[in-house]
Amino acid sequence: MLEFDGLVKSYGDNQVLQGVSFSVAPGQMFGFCGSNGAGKTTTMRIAMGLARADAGQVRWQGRPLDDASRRLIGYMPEERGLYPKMKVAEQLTYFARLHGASSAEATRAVDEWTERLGLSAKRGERVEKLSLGNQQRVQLAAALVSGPEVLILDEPFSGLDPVGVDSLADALLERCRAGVPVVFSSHQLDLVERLCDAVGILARGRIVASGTVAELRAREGGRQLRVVVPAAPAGWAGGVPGVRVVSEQRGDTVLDLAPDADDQVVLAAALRTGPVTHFARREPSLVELFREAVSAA
Ligand SMILES: Nc1ncnc2c1ncn2[C@@H]1O[C@H](COP(=O)(O)OP(=O)(O)OP(=O)(O)O)[C@@H](O)[C@H]1O
Repeated sequence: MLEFDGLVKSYGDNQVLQGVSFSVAPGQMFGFCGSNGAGKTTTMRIAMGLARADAGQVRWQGRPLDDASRRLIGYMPEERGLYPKMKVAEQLTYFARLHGASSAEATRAVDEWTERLGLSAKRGERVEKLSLGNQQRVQLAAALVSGPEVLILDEPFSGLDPVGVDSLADALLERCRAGVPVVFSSHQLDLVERLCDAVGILARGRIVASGTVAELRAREGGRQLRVVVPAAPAGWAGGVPGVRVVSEQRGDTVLDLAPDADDQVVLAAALRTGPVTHFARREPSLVELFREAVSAA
């Protein structure tokens, strides 16, 4: 288990982390979300020993991370860290060797990951000559070539084209299935929703919501209804008890239900206005759950 336990960190008066705790099990993909400046990078930098926590610790397999155990982690830093003048394959071989791979293992891993991340044709090119998206792919390959036990990736998907997103997603899912815990930060919540077994939302210095997307939805109570009555006059739901109209467009209405509201009363009211072609609970997207969690007082 990878455990972030009670991390506290201030920069001067800026209390960035105020007790950040979450765990990632082997084989779990954890999406680390939060507004700009929420402290995601700071949390990951603390794990990697690049920033010092005022309190709390990060543990892997029950032991606080130290320089030796950090060598088992594939890390992709936000600031990126490639040598611009080095050629792609040379550079990746260097990173693999730095993490203890033999020369033969390093060559094999570099061939594999450049292939999988669509970089085969770029192996002999200098990093500085590559497009930003391809530099990003090299950075990802650098985190993966050493066969890490844990992956901590700071916004790995930003700047990738859809094919790059798919190849990275496949690679991460495959690593997860092999038992690696994966933590990645992202603002691309559709991707997080699609890929992650668990999500943590960081706000006000703490994890304010965490769990599977289904659990986050259940906590929200599934209180929304979508009702489509093509012939209904505008404002038909306005007078229904326990209902708040979230949106209404040409007979397609989304409603917030109060906890004690009866959806059958809503259905009866809808039917009085015309034939109902759709009537169902509506699942909030991760974007909506995120907005709710981040805006709560
Ligand atoms: N070295 C530093 N010195 C002073 N303040 C810092 C330093 N590093 C980060 N901060 C502050 O800590 C806060 C959290 O920043 P951090 O980069 O961890 O957020 P983030 O969640 O990764 O944001 P983003 O989504 O924009 O990348 C910000 O207010 C930032 O200004």
